[in-house]
Amino acid sequence: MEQFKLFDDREHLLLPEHLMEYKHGFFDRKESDRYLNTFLETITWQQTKVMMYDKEVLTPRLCAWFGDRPIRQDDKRPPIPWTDELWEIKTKVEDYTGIIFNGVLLNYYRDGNDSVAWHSDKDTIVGLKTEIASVSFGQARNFDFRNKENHRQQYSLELGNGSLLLMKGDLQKYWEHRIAKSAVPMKARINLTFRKVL
Ligand SMILES: O=C(O)CCC(=O)C(=O)O
Ligand SMILES: [Fe+2]
Repeated sequence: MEQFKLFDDREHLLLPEHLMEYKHGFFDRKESDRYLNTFLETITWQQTKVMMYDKEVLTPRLCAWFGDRPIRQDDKRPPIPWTDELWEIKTKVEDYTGIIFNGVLLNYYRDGNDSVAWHSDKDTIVGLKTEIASVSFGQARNFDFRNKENHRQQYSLELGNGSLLLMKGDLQKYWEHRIAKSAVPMKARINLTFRKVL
């Protein structure tokens, strides 16, 4: 995959290729728009509740999980089988990365108020480095990541329509990521993270 530059106020650096690989336009504009519209129209979106300072709040985005098994071992809901489009995308991502995935989490950010807070994605297979392939359709949004030990070490990468980001190595161990809310009006974006779950 190609290298590219990341910027912040003071410095720039090359994307650490052992942690992330970014492919702009992995899907072309037409395919990307078609996938976005299909998912907007056909997916049964869920808004989950999370505990925040002892209060139940709704997550500021909509989600859906598809795959061969539940997203977590304690999740009693049966997984939703792959749709044709999701299978098509999964196959293309697997062919390109050489990695096999067994589930995908979809996140739907309706506008600039939708977001995901700082977090890292858990190791799902003990002993293996977490490899997650992230595909984005629709509105370009900034993907911020920061070092867990030094929050000032923070970078941002714009994930464009039809892009592919492969997160790998120790990224989840040492870095957190988020999609921040935006004061600038934003249109719909759907992100797919292909994962390997037990
Ligand atoms: O929307 C994105 O690009 C990131 C989503 C994410 O971090 C997650 O689903 O764990
Ligand atoms: Fe994540």
